[in-house]
Amino acid sequence: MAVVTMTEYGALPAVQLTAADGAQATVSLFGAHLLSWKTADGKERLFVSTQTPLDGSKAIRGGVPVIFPQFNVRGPGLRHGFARVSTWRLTGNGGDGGSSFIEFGLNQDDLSAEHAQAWPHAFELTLRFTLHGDALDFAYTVHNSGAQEFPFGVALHTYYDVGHLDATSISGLQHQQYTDHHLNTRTQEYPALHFTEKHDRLYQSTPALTLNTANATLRLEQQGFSEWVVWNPGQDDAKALVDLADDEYQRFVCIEPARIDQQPLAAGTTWAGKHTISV
Ligand SMILES: O=P(O)(O)OC[C@H]1O[C@@H](O)[C@H](O)[C@@H](O)[C@@H]1O
Repeated sequence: MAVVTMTEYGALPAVQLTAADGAQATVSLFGAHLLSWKTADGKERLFVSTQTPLDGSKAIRGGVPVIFPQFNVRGPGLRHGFARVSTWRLTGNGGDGGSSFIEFGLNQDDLSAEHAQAWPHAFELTLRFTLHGDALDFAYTVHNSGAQEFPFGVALHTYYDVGHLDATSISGLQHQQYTDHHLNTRTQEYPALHFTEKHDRLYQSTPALTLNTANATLRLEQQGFSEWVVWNPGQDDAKALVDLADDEYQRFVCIEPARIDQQPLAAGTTWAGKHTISV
C-alpha cells in the first residue's frame, strides 16, 4: 500500500509519496515542486543544485519547477511565471494496486497580493503526480474559472540527474525543427543531441524522446504540450547563476514539455497536458 507523509525538504514543507514497491516522490508545497523521484531501486532521477535556496525566498534550482502563466520572458509578467514561487495545496491522494498519486492545486486565492494584482484572473491549476512501477506521470490542468479568456504558457521544467554531461545524449529529435538561443531556426540532421556547449533550444514537440546517460535510459512522453525545451547553461552561463555551483552544469539537463507561447484559454474551459517519464 502507498504511504503519504508530511516531511521537510530544507526549510520547505513537503509531501512524500512512497509506493508499495518503494518508489518515492517528494513534492514541496512551495511550487508543487517535485524535488526527488526515486525509482524502486533507490536511484535518484532528478538533479537539485547544492546552492539553491530551500526556504521559499526564491524559485528552486532543480527538480521540476512548474511554469505558469508564462514561459521564460514570453509574456508581460514574472519570468517563468508565479506558479513556481506560490504555495500550493495538497488536494488529494489515492491509487489502486498498481499505482498511487498525490495531487496539488493552486487558484487565485492562493496567490500573494502582488501576484494576484499583476495577474487578475480566476483560474484553477491541478498537478497530479502518479507513480506506477518505474514510471512517473504528471497530469497538469489549467482551468479558466473566470468570465473572460486569458492567455497563458506552461511547462514542466524537469532537471534530470545525468551523472555527467559527457556521457549524455538525447535521441528522438532527428529531423525536428528547433530554434536556438541565437534565434536561428534549423532542422536537426543528426540522430543524437550531445552536450558540448550551452544549449537552449525549443523543439517542436514529438510524442516521445529518449534520454541516454551513463547509467540510465529514460523514455519521455508528452501530450497536450507543443514543444520540448532542451536547456543546459554550459560553463559560462553556469558561473553567472548564483544558485548553481560552477561545475554543476555537468550534472544535469533540462528537458521540458512546454507550451511556450501565450495562447488564449476561453472562459470555463480547461487545458490538459500529460507527461510520462519511464525508466
Ligand atoms: O533561471 P531560470 O529562470 O530558472 O531559467 C532557466 C532556463 O530555463 C529554460 O527553460 C530557458 O529555456 C532558459 O533560457 C533559462 O535560462
